[in-house]
Amino acid sequence: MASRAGIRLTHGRSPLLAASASSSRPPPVLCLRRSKPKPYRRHLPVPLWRPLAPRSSPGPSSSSYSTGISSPVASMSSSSYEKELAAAKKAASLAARLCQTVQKALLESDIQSKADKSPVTVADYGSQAIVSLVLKMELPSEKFSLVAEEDSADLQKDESQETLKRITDLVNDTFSSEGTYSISVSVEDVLVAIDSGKSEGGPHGRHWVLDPIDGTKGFLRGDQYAIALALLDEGRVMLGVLACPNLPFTSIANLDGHSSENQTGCLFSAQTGCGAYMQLLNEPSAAKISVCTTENPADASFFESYEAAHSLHDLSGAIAKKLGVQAPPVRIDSQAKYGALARGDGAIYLRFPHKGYREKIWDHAAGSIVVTEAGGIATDAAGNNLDFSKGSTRGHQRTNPIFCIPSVVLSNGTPPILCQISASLFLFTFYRNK
Ligand SMILES: Nc1ncnc2c1ncn2[C@@H]1O[C@H](COP(=O)(O)OS(=O)(=O)O)[C@@H](OP(=O)(O)O)[C@H]1O
Ligand SMILES: [Mg+2]
Repeated sequence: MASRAGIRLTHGRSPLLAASASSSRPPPVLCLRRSKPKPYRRHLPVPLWRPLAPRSSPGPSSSSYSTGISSPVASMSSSSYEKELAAAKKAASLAARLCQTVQKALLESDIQSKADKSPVTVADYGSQAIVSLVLKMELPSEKFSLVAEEDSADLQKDESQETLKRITDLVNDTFSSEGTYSISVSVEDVLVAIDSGKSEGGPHGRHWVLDPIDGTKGFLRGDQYAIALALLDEGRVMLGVLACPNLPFTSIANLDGHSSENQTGCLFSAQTGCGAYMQLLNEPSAAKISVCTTENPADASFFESYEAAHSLHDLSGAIAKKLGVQAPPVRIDSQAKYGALARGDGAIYLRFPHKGYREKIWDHAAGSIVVTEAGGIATDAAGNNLDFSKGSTRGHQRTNPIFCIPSVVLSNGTPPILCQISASLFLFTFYRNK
């Protein structure tokens, strides 16, 4: 089947997507009966919070997230990744603590510019060092491979020595303020820890995948960002953790990443076959979460990148309109979108990077398992599963994209929405590439 913009239309894993995309007749965008549009509401109605059992096997019995009150997880089921998940949660939580410290009193000298002109801060480096150190301490007997966003090349320059000292102090202060680890690291230890993230990943063995600050621009604005950590085993994401220090604990639907709730800081976690969970950062109690159950696009709200440079807002807006979505887009940075989707704040995440952009595995690995374990679907625009087995796509010179472009994440796999999105995507990719 011919492809447009690199999208293989017939190879989709979802029969619905493939069926509508490969039809020679006009896609059935308007063939589904739509209920009368409802008035715009700032808050989702209560029924949308109703828990939906994940498609995968149920996890431990616990109450579902509903109104912001969490209830204890009974006990995590005996999975082979339990130890790794506990280590990942510790690492991401501690890294979040360092990021929060930096964000509260950000210095001009804390921000630098990478070769691709994107910003990087002492918190990105500090977070990566902490995650690397904690994983190694918690899992000493395991072969360690980490695919992570940052490296220490810029920090090794003479003019960066003050910055490196600041990062080292932040790492030590974070460890001592938390109290679990009585260690003190040197600048050399920090450089080694950061550069442990140079693994290439790939289809074999186990690889940790880390974005130490996903959404650095959001972090600098004081908005959303996430520490995103996942474990790949034989090319598949087996667990994922998202620490979102600025994400309100209650719904952000239609609120552009903000809410009146003053409790903020969420830790999302998921492991394959065990469901997805959310807890307040630094609180032990977790509650099972589920994607929203709406089948009617008029009731659905959709998420997209805050940055117009990261995703084509016009295109997603046009698709949303075609679908009959009434609510304005919720634009937030980072994989906090995946976390918010997983707990049902919205129904759809549309993502259309500009032509030529190659997605990085650390920008989607953790988020995608959180959404899928919450009962959602994360695919590219052709309905293919996201492929995390082809390496990192590090930098811009690599040629192994993990997704077709554009990519799209659907949180709710119920047929009406899936079918309509599929049809709309087909139309829009067709017109976009004409
Ligand atoms: N050029 C380009 N095109 C599309 N998407 C891009 C691009 N550069 C970065 N990203 C996405 O930016 C988000 C966070 O990336 P980073 O952790 O590198 O931080 S930064 O905000 O870009 O500084 C994260 O997604 P969103 O926050 O959803 O936009 C990345 O996947
Ligand atoms: Mg980053």
